[in-house]
Amino acid sequence: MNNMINSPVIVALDNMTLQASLALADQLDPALCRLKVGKELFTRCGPDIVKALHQRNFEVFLDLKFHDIPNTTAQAVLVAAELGVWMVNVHASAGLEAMSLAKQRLIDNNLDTLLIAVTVLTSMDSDALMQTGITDSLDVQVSRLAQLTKQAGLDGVVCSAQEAKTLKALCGQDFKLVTPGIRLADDNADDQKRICTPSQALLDGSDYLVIGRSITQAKNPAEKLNRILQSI
Ligand SMILES: O=c1ccn([C@@H]2O[C@H](COP(=O)(O)O)[C@@H](O)[C@H]2O)c(=O)[nH]1
Repeated sequence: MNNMINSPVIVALDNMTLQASLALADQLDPALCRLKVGKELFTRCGPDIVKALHQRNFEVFLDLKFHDIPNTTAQAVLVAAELGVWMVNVHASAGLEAMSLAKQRLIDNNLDTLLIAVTVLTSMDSDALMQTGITDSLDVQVSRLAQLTKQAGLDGVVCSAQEAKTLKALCGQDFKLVTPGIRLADDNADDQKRICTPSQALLDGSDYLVIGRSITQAKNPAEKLNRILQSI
């Protein structure tokens, strides 16, 4: 495994077959980015995709966003971590007990996989949040779930880079902020609502930038990744 990587970029492998995702991985340098396997690719390929990316020396964020009762969440996190991935995640709204148990299960099994929790999806704005019955503002809800995640002993959260400044102040420098919804100024926002540029995200305190379509749908993904790395 590549333990020397200091790039903040995590490329999201979405909208792809096994062959296409491996062809993309083969164009990218594991010293310049990590890769994210989400629900779509994992449902399509299973653990074999993780193995294939590990063989290519990539660190993998397995983004399955578990959200279930505490025992089921903890067991799913354990089995995911046993694949040797760098990072796994749950939804913070699964609650304190589910998150604490999941973290404890990793510790009991001597697994150092990072465990983070999703606060409010970056595809949601305040109207979408309100439709789910949450009447507090988006910022209040994100901060509340981040604090709950920290209380449960997790390593950090998924949030928008728009919340990074606030969450670093609230949860401390060591609490990892993993931020999707990253777009260059000339990119399409697609279904993302709370977006930010790579450089602004890092300035505001993001630790890791999750970037999917901006790179994967570029004519030359490796060149786009380099352009992004140069911009930061
Ligand atoms: O709040 C969240 C949590 C996860 N994601 C995931 O990140 C990528 C973003 O892809 P783009 O193509 O750059 O929009 C995608 O895999 C999501 O499942 C997120 O966007 N927001």
